[in-house]
Amino acid sequence: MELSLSALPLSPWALAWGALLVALSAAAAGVWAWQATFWQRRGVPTLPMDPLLGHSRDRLLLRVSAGEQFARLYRRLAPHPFGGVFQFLRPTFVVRDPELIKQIMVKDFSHFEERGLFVNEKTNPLSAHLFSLDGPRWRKLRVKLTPTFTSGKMKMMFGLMHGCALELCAFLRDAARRRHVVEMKDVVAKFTTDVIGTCAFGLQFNSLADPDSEFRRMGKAVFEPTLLLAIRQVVGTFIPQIGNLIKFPPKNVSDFFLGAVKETVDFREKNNIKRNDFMQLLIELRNKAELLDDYENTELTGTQNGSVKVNNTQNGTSKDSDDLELTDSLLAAQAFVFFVAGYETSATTMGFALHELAMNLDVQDKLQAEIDSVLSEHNGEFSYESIQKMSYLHKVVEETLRKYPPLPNHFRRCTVPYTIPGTKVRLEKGTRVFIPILGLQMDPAYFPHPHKFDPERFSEENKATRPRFAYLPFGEGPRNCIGMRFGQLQTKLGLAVLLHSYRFTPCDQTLRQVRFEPKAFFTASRGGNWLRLTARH
Ligand code: HEM
Repeated sequence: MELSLSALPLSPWALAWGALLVALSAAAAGVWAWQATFWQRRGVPTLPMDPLLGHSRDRLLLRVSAGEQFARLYRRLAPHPFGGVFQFLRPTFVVRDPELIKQIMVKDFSHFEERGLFVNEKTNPLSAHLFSLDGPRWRKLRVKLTPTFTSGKMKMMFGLMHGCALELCAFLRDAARRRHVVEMKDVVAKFTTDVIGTCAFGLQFNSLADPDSEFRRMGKAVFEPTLLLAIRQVVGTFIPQIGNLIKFPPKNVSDFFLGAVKETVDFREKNNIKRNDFMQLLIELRNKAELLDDYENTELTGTQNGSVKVNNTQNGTSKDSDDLELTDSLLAAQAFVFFVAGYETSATTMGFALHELAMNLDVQDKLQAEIDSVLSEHNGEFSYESIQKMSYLHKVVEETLRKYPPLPNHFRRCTVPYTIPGTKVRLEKGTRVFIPILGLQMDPAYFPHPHKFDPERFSEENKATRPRFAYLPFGEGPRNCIGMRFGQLQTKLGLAVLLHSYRFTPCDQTLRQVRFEPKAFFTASRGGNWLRLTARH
């Protein structure tokens, strides 16, 4: 039988469109096949991958958290010092070797200064904060904001923190008397919210006393592991332009926050109120007061030994920061990031520490013995000095941050073409670089039996046996966590006050094996953190 075009039920137009579609698909397949060889062409070790979803299938399907995703890639790329993967179609350079990490975060920091996050001050004023900003604006802000977290400032804020810790203790008294079961992550998040409220804003958020506290509601609205937050995170990692169409923080949180900061600033200015807190510092910065007089060993370049180079007002740092105008919305954005970064990270750490202490009662006993003994040498009082004396408490917090780093990956963007030392591998400008914190901190090569909770890993002798850059819960170098001292202090104080009064034991709802919540922004356990409480005294 003869087959002619006119015998087919398709018009010539349909055929032309069909042919075009086939040609486009073939071209796309060709481009993708070429892109898939991206890392091979650069001599970078890589892994077999899903032809469509790259190395991120389980993450895209929300089967694993961001920390677990990169911890797996970290393990699969062994024994290479680095490797190349794809997040969807996006090439990402993964660093495994602690020496190379030091090079990137500290020594050659000027090539990797940026995180490459999306900032749009016009449509989303709160996006212009220290964590997201890059380039000269980040540098200038970092210089300006660093004095907020000196140890002198921490000492001054201790009394305010202690007040909140006592409220936390009182809040749990009844539950302990009745040996109740409590979801501790939520309780400690109320405590850290109140600490940030009073230390940073001079406001009583009353999250512990008032179940309807607006700041607690807003804090929850930012971090509640919802599907929308998860989609924003996942899509934002792969295609930032699309991910950022979903506004973060949500509009109601943004409006609330901009309003609260404006009200606080106006009230203080009208009534000439000055407080020793973060808000005061921001107001003074906005009014261009000279604030760079109490710098403490901070500057924005790395040194050969891995530390941050010291600089001070005499050698020009202040000049650099003077020409940044701190507008009202820029001020609010910094207040916002201090609020969100300040409360959730420490609450996460406290929650996981209590979980591990309940699961390891010998560690809890030892810690309680230390707290009792140090307090008896300090007239039974918690003070900045007595907390510093609790060395086992410090180890417990360090070990908690090892197993459960609140931020499980570091990420940087290459800003100047860079050749990996000792190799011919060249990273182009714009390459994304990931440092898998969870992967490193659970690597048995550095931390034998990594699932075991063992604070003694952080004795001076044991620390000396492993590379320093295999443990990075606060980051390293000029872009490390600016609030580290604050976070450590509130975490340790909260834990010490709680453990002095109460004993924490597992209950039926306690998860024997923690599973990470894939939808959460920070490391979080699925199903909460339920523990039984009893009074010690
Ligand atoms: C246990 C508590 C905390 C942990 C584990 C933590 C962890 C981190 C990490 C891993 C980074 C990224 C570092 C890097 O990329 O090298 C970071 C950055 C940051 N953290 Fe924290 N953090 C904590 C507490 C706090 C507190 C209390 C504040 C503020 C009150 C804070 C404010 C910030 C800010 C503003 C940045 C961005 C710094 C910059 O890019 O210059 N953090 N934090």
